[in-house]
This record gives sequence, C-alpha cells and structure tokens, in this order.
Amino acid sequence: MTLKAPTHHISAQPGEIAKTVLMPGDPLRAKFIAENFLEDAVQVNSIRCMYAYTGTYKGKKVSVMASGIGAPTMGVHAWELYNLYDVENIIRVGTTGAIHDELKIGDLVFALGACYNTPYADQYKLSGTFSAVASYPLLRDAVDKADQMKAKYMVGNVYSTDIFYPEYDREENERWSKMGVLSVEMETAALYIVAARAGKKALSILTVSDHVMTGEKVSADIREKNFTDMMKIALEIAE
Ligand SMILES: O=P(O)(O)O[C@H]1O[C@H](CO)[C@@H](O)[C@H]1O
Ligand SMILES: O=c1cc[nH]c(=O)[nH]1
Repeated sequence: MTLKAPTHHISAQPGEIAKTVLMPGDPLRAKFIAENFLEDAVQVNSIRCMYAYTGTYKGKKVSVMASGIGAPTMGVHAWELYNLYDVENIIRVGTTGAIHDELKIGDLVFALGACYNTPYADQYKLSGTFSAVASYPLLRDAVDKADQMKAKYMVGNVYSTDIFYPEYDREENERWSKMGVLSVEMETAALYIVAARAGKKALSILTVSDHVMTGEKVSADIREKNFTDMMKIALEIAE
C-alpha cells in the first residue's frame, strides 16, 4: 500500500501545509487562530470539519489544524501530517482540567511528559512502558517566551485520558495528584508517541479551562477564543 497526500482525512495538496502546525482539539479554535493571528490564511482542509489553514505569522509560513478529541483522532491526523506532509513540528494548543491545586483558570501548563491510558503505543510491541515526552527544543523555546510574556505557568506531567466522563472521578484524580501530575486532557500522549515514532518534534501547550477537583469551569466560547497566550507562544516559536 502506497500512502501519499492528499489522504483519507486531509485534502491539502503536498506543499500546502507548513513545517510547523498548531493543533487545537477544537476545529473552531483552529479557525479563530487562522482568522486572528495568520496573514493570508487559506483553508486547506475541511474533511470531517477538521479545519486546517495555512498562512503566515511575522513572515513565517505556519499552519493550524484541528485534531479533534482523543488519541485516535490525534493519532490519525498527526501521523498523516508528519509522515505524508513532511511536517516537522506539531504544537498542540489545548485546554486542560487542573489537578494541581496551585493551578488557576487561564494558567498555562507545558506538558513535559504525558501519562496515559490509551493503548496507542501497544502497536510498537515494546517490552516496557513508553514515556511520552515533549521535544526539548520546543519546550525550552516555549518556556522562554512564557517568561518574556510574564505568563503564569507550570511545567510537568499531564494525564492524557481516553475517558472524559470517568466513573471513578475524584479518587482517580487524587491518585494522579499524589504522583505530581498537573492536569488532565486527552491528546498529548498520542501526539508525543506519534512524533517519537516519526522522529519529529512535538509540544503541548495547555491552558487551564477548569479545575477537576473543585468543578470550577469556563464556557465553550471562552475555551474557543480567550486562551490566546498559548496561541501566541506557539506562533512565536514556530520555525
Ligand atoms: O480544548 P481541546 O484542545 O479540545 O482539549 C481538551 O478539550 C477536549 C475535551 O473537552 C479534549 O480534546 C481535551 O484534550
Ligand atoms: O480533557 C479535558 C479537558 C479539559 N478539562 C478536563 O477536565 N478534561
């Protein structure tokens, strides 16, 4: 089987996607980023509403594309971008539920690593457990930018889960909290695993949209449009 672009899931022609792709879960956040931060943005995908746009930011060619929710859809789209479109860097710009009690709504979390319950890495038949980790050059550059912007952030482990509504809930989060895990979301581990296998770079920059211990949360509209620091940092570090 010879795979090449365009694909089942991405209609962009080869060359229509930049080397760096920002990847929010939410397709409307992808549209918001393109409309508000990119110049001359052209829509290059709409299959399954996984909107993708390519434009320029401060003269650099950059793309933004939605991943959808969860490891399988992140896995499909990141795999195709890295392996069929020659993408070098994917920077997830996502929302996350805080577990750590010092994190507040709007704070940034840089995912140094991601714990996970997805079986995504089982396909590689490793005789141990794979550590899903960020690409250090992207992480270093992003943290430098956050410092320059005086953003409030933490760097550490997150938990990427396939289950948004777990039965076990609070006790589960407390167990992760005891292990120093900062927050929960759904795609970072799959992104880091796909990037590792492709020999490419990946980073997740997350913004706290809710606190899983207290139930405090913001609206879907705010999650779509208001968390602009992570978008600016991702665009600034785009190569
Ligand atoms: O805001 P996004 O980037 O979609 O990320 C988070 O929000 C979704 C759940 O509501 C999951 O995709 C989770 O990872
Ligand atoms: O996956 C997510 C994202 C935000 N908040 C959560 O609790 N979970």
